[in-house]
Amino acid sequence: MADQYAQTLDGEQPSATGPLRWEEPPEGPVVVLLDQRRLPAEEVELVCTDVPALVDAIRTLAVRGAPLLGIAGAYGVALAAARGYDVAEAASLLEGARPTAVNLGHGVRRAAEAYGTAVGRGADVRQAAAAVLAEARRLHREDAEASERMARHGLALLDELLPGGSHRILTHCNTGRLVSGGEGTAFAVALAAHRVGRLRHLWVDETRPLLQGARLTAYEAARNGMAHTLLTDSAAGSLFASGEVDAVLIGADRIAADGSVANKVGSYPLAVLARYHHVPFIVVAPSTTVDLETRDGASIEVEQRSGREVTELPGPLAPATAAGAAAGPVPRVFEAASGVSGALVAPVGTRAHNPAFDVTPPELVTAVVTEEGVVSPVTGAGIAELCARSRQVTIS
Ligand SMILES: CSC[C@H]1O[C@H](OP(=O)(O)O)[C@H](O)[C@@H]1O
Repeated sequence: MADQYAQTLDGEQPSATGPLRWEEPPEGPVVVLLDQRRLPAEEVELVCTDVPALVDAIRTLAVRGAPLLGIAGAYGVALAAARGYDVAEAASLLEGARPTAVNLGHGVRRAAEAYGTAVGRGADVRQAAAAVLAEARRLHREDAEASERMARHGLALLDELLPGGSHRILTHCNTGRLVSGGEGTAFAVALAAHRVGRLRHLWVDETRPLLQGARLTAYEAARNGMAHTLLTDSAAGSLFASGEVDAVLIGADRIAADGSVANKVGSYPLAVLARYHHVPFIVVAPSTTVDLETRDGASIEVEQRSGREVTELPGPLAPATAAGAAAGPVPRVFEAASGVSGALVAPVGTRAHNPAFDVTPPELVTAVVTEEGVVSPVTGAGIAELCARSRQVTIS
């Protein structure tokens, strides 16, 4: 069953067999996830039959990435409605699973509103559940559509900023198909450049502590045949200094009304390096990641995660070499946040500081790319105008 993920991750058209899908087996509807904690060593499915299971999957990053969290949240409300759970309680549990990515709350509230509207119009339980599922599927489709449009806008921006037609891109964390209903956000731009022969190289930050870059972006880049090199987060500075980076492409988990950008921890230092070395720092995110209700960067809640994610290595890890695969099963080093103890990288009892995100001020962001177009320079007025445009567009 998991093989189908291998096909979709090979760059085929987005389909229902991406990192998340809805299924209706005889025993009742389920949300099926590709368990991202097990990648790249294993493509394992996680079948969520109830909302607590989906909340746990969100909290432990079995499913992750801002746009996909919104989609997962919407399907979670659909699961509650279809299985006769209290929809309001389910929505509250789902929305509270992780605080920083605004998409999660957006997806949950949109699905819950669809339920309320249906009930208000006299729908019975089955009809209301169907209305929620239809809204979740609409959100899923809209995100896939947004991904394609962001890739086009982002590639055009790269070509405008970097004449010469062959780009060396640095990415941080993971922003491909594994965070999206389509081909992702920032990674989708790099993939679009690759497909037209204008990606000279992809530099992949490993992205400590959970190694989304090493485990997931390298996995997706390899499956798409993209020339890429993994680096430790701390090696990025010398790469800029050696003139090896033409642009930085990152995603976002929340963009505040003033254009401040919350993204995976380590993004802000990259923005400072990019500014010092006169390299474009480009944020790629759907308009569902913009939160006009959050005034500025200081108002964004940054998720603080367990110090164990810093003091222990995540896993399971892929075989060390191709031969490693022949050497038998991959050692399960540590299943992040699952509590299964793994390889310690610090003395027992060491306290660790583990913010999952940081915030980059708008003045360090060259451009924000959404499905509606590009904002540059990044100002509150520009962000608001972009959101106004997205409200006028609906995907049927
Ligand atoms: C474009 S959403 C991807 C975004 O989400 C990641 O966070 P996490 O892996 O903790 O869900 C990271 O911030 C990426 O930039």
